[in-house]
Amino acid sequence: MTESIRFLMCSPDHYDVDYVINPWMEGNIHKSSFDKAREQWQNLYHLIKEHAIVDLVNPAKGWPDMVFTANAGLVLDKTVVLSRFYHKERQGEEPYFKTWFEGQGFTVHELPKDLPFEGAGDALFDREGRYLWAGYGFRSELDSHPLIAEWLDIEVLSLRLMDERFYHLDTCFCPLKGGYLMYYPPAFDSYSNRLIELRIPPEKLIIVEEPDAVNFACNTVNVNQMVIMNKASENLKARIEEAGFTVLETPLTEFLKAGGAAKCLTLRVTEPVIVDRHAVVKVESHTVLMEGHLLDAGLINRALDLVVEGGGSFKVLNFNLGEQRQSTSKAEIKISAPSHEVMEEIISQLIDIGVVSLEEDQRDARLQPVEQDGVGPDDFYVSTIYPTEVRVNGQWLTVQHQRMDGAIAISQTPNGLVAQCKILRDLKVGERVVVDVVGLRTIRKTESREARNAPQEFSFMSSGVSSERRVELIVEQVAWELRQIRDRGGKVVVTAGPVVIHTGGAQHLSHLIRQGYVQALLGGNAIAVHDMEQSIMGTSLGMDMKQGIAVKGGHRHHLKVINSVRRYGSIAAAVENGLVKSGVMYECVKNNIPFSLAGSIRDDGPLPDTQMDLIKAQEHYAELLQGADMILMLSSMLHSIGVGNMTPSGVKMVCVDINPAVVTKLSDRGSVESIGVVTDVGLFLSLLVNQLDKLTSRYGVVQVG
Ligand SMILES: NC(=O)c1ccc[n+]([C@@H]2O[C@H](COP(=O)([O-])OP(=O)(O)OC[C@H]3O[C@@H](n4cnc5c(N)ncnc54)[C@H](O)[C@@H]3O)[C@@H](O)[C@H]2O)c1
Ligand SMILES: NC(=[NH2+])NCCC[C@H](N)C(=O)O
Repeated sequence: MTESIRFLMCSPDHYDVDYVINPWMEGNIHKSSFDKAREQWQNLYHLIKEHAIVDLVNPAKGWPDMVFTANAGLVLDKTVVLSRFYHKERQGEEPYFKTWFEGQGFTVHELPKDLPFEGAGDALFDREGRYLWAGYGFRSELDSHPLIAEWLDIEVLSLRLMDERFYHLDTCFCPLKGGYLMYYPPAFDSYSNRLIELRIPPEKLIIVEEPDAVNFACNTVNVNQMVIMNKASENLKARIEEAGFTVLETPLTEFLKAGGAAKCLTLRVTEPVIVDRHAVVKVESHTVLMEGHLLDAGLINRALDLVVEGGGSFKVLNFNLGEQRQSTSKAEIKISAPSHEVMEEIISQLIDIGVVSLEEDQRDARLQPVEQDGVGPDDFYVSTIYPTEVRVNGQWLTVQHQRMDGAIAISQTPNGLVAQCKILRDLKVGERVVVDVVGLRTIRKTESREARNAPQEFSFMSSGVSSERRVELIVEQVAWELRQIRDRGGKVVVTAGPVVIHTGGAQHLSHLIRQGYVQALLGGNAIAVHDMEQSIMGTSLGMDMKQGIAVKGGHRHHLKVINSVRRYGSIAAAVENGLVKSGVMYECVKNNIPFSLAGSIRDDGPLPDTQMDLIKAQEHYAELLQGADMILMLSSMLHSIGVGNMTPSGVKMVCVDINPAVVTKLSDRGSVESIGVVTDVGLFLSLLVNQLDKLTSRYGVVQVG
């Protein structure tokens, strides 16, 4: 027995599974056998007593989980941080443990009432005493970590738990003597796994597989070279033994029913103390402000979800609820994250939904010089579609040419400082680029309850019969807006793929161009090729478009068309010379509608107009998109997503595709202006043209052709 090592245990006199506060307890209420539990506990007690001193705290009636003394608190030297239980089912244990610690002469620290922390169940010392691993995500709050670091004067490394079966750190993580670590990696998020790998060399990592993890193999008591656990596979035992430990198994099945095993049933009260240690904590906190229809528009939920899903935690400091439907609410929220890196990621997402820093915390943006043309600093802030402002020299500058996936470049001009969104390749030495997330804010329209509740995605397939009517409804809305835009001299840009032609949509798109509803067309080689194939040869992809049957040798038609157009030198020349007499490209040429065809690796030919220099093609697209009021995206994943990336919020995008994933990708930019329609594009265009004609003709439907 090692005199200097002491554990605290609590006899299972009142132990039972009385309630469900973790997944192991589900279905196990009153299913553990009292006698068997007592016997298993006694075996563990005697086993530990052979190697260390065991102190006992008196069990209290009505607190069945008190047997899990790991959750009494966290002890280092003569100081203890008392647990603040997350669930009310265990909160009554706190005073009993407090009395015991005080009775033993410990200095007891108590966390604020609403800051849960479940003691050594969620905090494990490196066995050499160098630092403390602390878990958060289920039972303990991240905000408890800075206090623990301060009280125990130790470095705290925060780990986020992701799998509710492993709700306490000690269920999936076990530091062992000699710097070894036995753990189950999938229980943690990727940031935490990286942190673990940075601290522990690979040869000291004992990775536990799921079958052992669910037998609570990580819930091990380590006394010098001895490890005591419920059960381990032969393979795991061999690996632990190879690291120089002796494995002692002692069945604890009755306690597994409550979600605990060997380590949970003990609290080590003599942890290794090293003199030269100091409080270090990477947890960062930042208070932000939100204003708008926070409840009606669901903004507050979205913000808090972003924080938690991003690996942080929050505390709502103030909430001012708007009283009337039209009045806005205001909230002040303290965000915490385990590191600056995680905080940056969370804040950049919060900025996108319009969250700002408190007035008194507002600082200038951090800028770094461009050192090489076309290359930004490592940590550059990636722009979004939302109108953004950046604070430089105490002044908020509006960012020009807003688009997503760019960098914000600040340059000095004769008219003062200018901020603009630039794609990386356009950055120039002499400019400074925004890094980090301070000194940035986005200007979001106050999203109303009505706008949020309006359906953003319509589908023929996903929501049964009624959805057909919903597509009609969205077509009515799009038609109405197209007419408004045309009548006020606005701009509609269409991106289209060849499916428009294959599905019989060419005549409808042609009609829209003729009627002045389209001001620019963006696409690739294929839409033009197949459109002209239909015009010249009556087929699309070799299919007779009137009879719907394959034409013999038809699969070569499009190559012949390409060849003929190449002979003329351009699509315009092919139209002017009478080779192409109808169709989408014909209407563009005849109505002076600019078009841009961007090349791709799939292209046959290509047509003389297809721009195979992709940088030039992107520039031409951007030029034609300037000033657009609406973009109609018709069945081209490649070109629609390309266009989506170049477009700032405020431009209405209507994306039509048969694949819901494409529609979701485009309508899921958090922009209320985007609408996705999951349907056949030929059908959509025919409905649209009919609706437009209804709107423009007093006497009903006009013939389309
Ligand atoms: N012969 C050629 O030169 C040739 C042929 C084909 C494609 N390409 C080129 O390849 C690139 C990618 O082509 P893309 O844009 O057609 O392909 P894409 O895969 O990017 O997009 C096609 C989209 O159409 C959707 N779709 C399919 N059937 C539909 C229907 N009935 N109704 C609505 N949506 C439907 C798909 O879900 C898909 O999202 C383009 O640059 C194109 O010009 C060239
Ligand atoms: N340190 C531990 N993992 N303790 C296990 C505690 C089990 C207890 N039923 C709970 O859910 O709180």
